[in-house]
Amino acid sequence: MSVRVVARVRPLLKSERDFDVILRTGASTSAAEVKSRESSVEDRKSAALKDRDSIVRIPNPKNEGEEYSFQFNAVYDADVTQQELFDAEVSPTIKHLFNGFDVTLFAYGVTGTGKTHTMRGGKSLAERGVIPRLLSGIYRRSRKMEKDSDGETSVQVSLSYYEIYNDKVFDLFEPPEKRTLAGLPLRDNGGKTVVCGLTEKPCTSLKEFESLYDQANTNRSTSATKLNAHSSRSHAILGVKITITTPEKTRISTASAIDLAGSEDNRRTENDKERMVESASINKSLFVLAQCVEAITKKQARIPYRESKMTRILSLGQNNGLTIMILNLAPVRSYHLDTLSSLNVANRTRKIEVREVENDPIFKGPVRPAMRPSLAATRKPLQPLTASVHVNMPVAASKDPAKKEEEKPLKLFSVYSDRTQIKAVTQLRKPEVLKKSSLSGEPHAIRTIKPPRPSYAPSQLNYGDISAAKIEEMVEKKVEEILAVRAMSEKSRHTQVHELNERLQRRLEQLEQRIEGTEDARAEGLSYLLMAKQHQARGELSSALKMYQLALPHFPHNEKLVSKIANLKERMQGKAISRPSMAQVSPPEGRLGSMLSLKKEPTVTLGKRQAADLDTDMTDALDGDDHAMSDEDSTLPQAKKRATSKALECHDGDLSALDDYQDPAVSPRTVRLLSIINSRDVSQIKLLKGVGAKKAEAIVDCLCEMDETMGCNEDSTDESSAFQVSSLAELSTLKGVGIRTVENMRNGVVA
Ligand SMILES: Nc1ncnc2c1ncn2[C@@H]1O[C@H](COP(=O)(O)OP(=O)(O)OP(=O)(O)O)[C@@H](O)[C@H]1O
Repeated sequence: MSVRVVARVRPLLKSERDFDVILRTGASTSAAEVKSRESSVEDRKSAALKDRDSIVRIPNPKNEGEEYSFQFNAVYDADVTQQELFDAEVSPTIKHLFNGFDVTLFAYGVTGTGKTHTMRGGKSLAERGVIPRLLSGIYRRSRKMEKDSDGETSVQVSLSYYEIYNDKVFDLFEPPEKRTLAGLPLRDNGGKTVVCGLTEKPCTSLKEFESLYDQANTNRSTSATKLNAHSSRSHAILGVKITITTPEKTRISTASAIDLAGSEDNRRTENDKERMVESASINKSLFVLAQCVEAITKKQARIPYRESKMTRILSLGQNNGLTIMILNLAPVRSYHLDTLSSLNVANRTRKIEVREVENDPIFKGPVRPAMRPSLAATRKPLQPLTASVHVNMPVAASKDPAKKEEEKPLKLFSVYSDRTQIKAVTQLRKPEVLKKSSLSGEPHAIRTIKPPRPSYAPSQLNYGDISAAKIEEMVEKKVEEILAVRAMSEKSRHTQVHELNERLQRRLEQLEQRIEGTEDARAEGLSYLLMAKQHQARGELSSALKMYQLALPHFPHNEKLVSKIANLKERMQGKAISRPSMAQVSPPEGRLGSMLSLKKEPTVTLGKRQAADLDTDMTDALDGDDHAMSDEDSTLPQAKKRATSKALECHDGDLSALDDYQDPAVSPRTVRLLSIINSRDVSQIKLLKGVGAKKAEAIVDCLCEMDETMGCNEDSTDESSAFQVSSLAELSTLKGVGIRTVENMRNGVVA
């Protein structure tokens, strides 16, 4: 059977005026007719209950002369009391609840149209809404059942109450401070969506219910908006679980009463930021609900239940049992478009088929064969419940108008008796062609009105087979699982790639650091060696020794360096040097000191490239400087040392070049550069790269000073008696010439 949809139009509020009313209910009534008919209170009451034709009329917003009509299972106008609504719509469901059917009641509508008033109602007895009346009816029936069975049957009632606020589920029986940020999770349990970790409170009396319900409602998220001073900002779901235990079996059924939050047009609400977030969430879930309704009625393959928690829980069209939608409407113009939109959703909802299946009882004693597969063959629809007052049902056409009022309405719900019937009755309904939304401006509603369909048609389900909905659910579940696995593996692949990248990056950085460190260390070591040479050249043996020792950690396994240190130590201990080398000549204080500057100490912060380039140069620079290290070394003429044409084979860490005698690795370029410098020819020197005339003159001046200092005769033509720059290191110590200049000069030389 289909979802039962009933409309309830609320009365005008104090702020609303008569002439703003645009909604009309009734068969063929014009506004004037309504007025004349509703001349007295009595007339109005009877009109509400007896002459209700289940049609709501509303003008086309684009053309007031045109009117749309929407037909529902029942329409209750502003004068219908809480009691009347309950008696007509909800009271009959209690019986089915006790027969094992689940019942879902939900109020739907724009904000401020009376949903909470309908479901919860006011404090006074007359104003009590559907929910307290339902509980009252349940307890009354429970007592009767227990009494009639002489205590053999017992009925337990327990409650759960929760809200869906901003698409998160919160237990209303728990104080707000106990809420977690994420709310309670949902789980699929045998086709039903259940909320995990929800409090279930046994509740034995109406009084107890009222106190629990009132307390829980204080936890509900409500706020004042421009359209409603006590606007519900959440969907509230009350679950009433009834467990009936007889000596043979236990049967559980649940009544769900849902007070949905109202959709709202934020151009009208003037909501602040927080209210807007709530509003967006409310509107989204209601939009999803509308989409679900549309998808179901259009028999689409995919119903977007899972796109909001509310639709997942409501599971419209998937839940078994009876479902009643109460469409709350405000009659005034300010709600015009919203009302039209609600009417359209409700109109579609009316076409949703709900499986009318009662819950399986749990039998005591030995296991019995499952009942469900044989249900279709053994059950038949009950006869309409003539005792029930379903005023909304179409009244069969009667020839005698006087008799019309006496005729009982047809029963609304199709239920099954347990009487054996061989023939399985099925009703296959033709899919109805949906008309375009009236909001699209296309008048349709009047044409869409169809004679009310008898709603007591038996279920079209064959219980022996898996239903289409079940298959759909299974497929959806499977697809979700596959997508989840895919998402997980995709995620883990991304994570792995990311981790690998990070590891590679780290490794690369480490390698770079190592290389940099090695090169820096090497450059530093070379600097110490250079400085050692310079000190040694000046005869500052202790400083030279110190520099060699500082260089040693950078070339720890170099035997030659170790032996140099040992030699130097010996020499310092007083070993005679047969002939002072030129480099050992200490210049007079204040003269050579100014010429051989140490101010440009090689620094440990040399760049990678510099360090590498300097490598060869440094070893070159150290070439021949070691002649002062031993007596033997010093006896050999420098020219000879320099004349070596040994190939440039200076490997990293190879300090063999320190010893010219053994491995005089002097490059032809260095030899050429030194010969240009030692020529003292300014015209040639200035052509060296990075030098220029001024610097060339300064270099020549410096060399001449050296000659003077060393007592060389200026006029002498004997070149060998003049001061000779014997290495790049020595060259770099000349005033105004640094390592970089030496490097430049050398690079510019064509060997
Ligand atoms: N049938 C009715 N009889 C008398 N007053 C009503 C009726 N329906 C609604 N009202 C009044 O209209 C106002 C708005 O009703 P209510 O708060 O129930 O709206 P709502 O649809 O629940 O709004 P929201 O979605 O914002 O929570 C209230 O003051 C309520 O008392």
